[in-house]
Amino acid sequence: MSKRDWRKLDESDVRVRPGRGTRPRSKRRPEHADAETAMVIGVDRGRWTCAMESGAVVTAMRARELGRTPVVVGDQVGIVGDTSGQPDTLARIVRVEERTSVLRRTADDTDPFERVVVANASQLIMVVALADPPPRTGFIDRCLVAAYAGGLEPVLCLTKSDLASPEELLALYTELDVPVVVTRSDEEPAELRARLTNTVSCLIGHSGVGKSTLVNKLVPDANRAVGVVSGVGKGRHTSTQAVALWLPEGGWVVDTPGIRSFGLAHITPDDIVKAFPDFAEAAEECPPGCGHLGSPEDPGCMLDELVPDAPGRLTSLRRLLASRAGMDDYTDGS
Ligand SMILES: Nc1nc2c(ncn2[C@@H]2O[C@H](COP(=O)(O)OP(=O)(O)OP(=O)(O)O)[C@@H](O)[C@H]2O)c(=O)[nH]1
Ligand SMILES: [Zn+2]
Repeated sequence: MSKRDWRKLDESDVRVRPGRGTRPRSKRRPEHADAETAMVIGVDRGRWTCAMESGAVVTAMRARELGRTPVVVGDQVGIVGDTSGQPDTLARIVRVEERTSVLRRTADDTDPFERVVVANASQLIMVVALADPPPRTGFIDRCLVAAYAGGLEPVLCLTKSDLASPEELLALYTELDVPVVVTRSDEEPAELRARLTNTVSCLIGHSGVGKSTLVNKLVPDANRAVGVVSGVGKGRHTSTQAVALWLPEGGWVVDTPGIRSFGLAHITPDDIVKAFPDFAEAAEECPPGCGHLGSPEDPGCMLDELVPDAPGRLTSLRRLLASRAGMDDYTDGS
């Protein structure tokens, strides 16, 4: 089978395809009525690698008419031109569908803007080691905020369970109903694999937590796939880019090497509270601009009036809100 075909199996074996079911409609320019739909699986220096529904992997440029419209990994796009996926062909992206979720990376020294790095992922898998390196709850909390605000379901993946027990960490997140999977490298990640199947999921984690170990188990040809995406060479420049890898069972896992945390600067307390239906209604009655932290910071916060079924849940929510409020103190390593 051709190297430029993202599927190894017969087409009839593939149950998931990019954008299945929930693809939003967009205005179509008449001359592009014949555009084919694809999912962006890699971006490199003005070239987008796209997986066609046919299974072909196509290199595309952005049509002039799109201007500087951002096109990121996970985007559903319409493509015209040569979509055969043959070497040395170049197709054109003529439209970008509305996104169902967004993850922004933080601004940094090289780029003062938060930018969307992954679109349309339904889950954010936070990969955290139980030891070596020790877990950092600040990192988890910020990921949770980014996930809730961006429209992804957060999932906590605790690695290296051969080294330490997950109990203590679990206690912190049960109130928020964050799903948890526990893994160790000497066992198959069956539960995680089941969670990922037929979804687009984004993996985030600090260096050394065992993310590559997991990706290599989930995507047996991950290294080769990264090579395909880079197009030319397997240079270092690809290692900091998000890249979507096709799962043999169906679905996509987006690896985000070099992206250690996500941008929170534009997230409001309301964005976070909206992700919690049991609090969202009461919060609508809060004074304008309420940060929902409760008194003394936010006198009049209606969440104080609630008697939640689980009081610890409000405490947990407020811990998240506080982590957002304290984001100015945020450093990548914390
Ligand atoms: N004891 C133990 N060690 C593990 C486990 N998973 C990974 N490791 C080890 O932890 C180290 C880091 O694993 P990687 O998979 O490279 O971690 P990573 O998160 O990809 O880190 P970067 O490659 O730096 O981004 C390696 O020495 C692995 O062998 C585990 O479940 N248990
Ligand atoms: Zn409030």
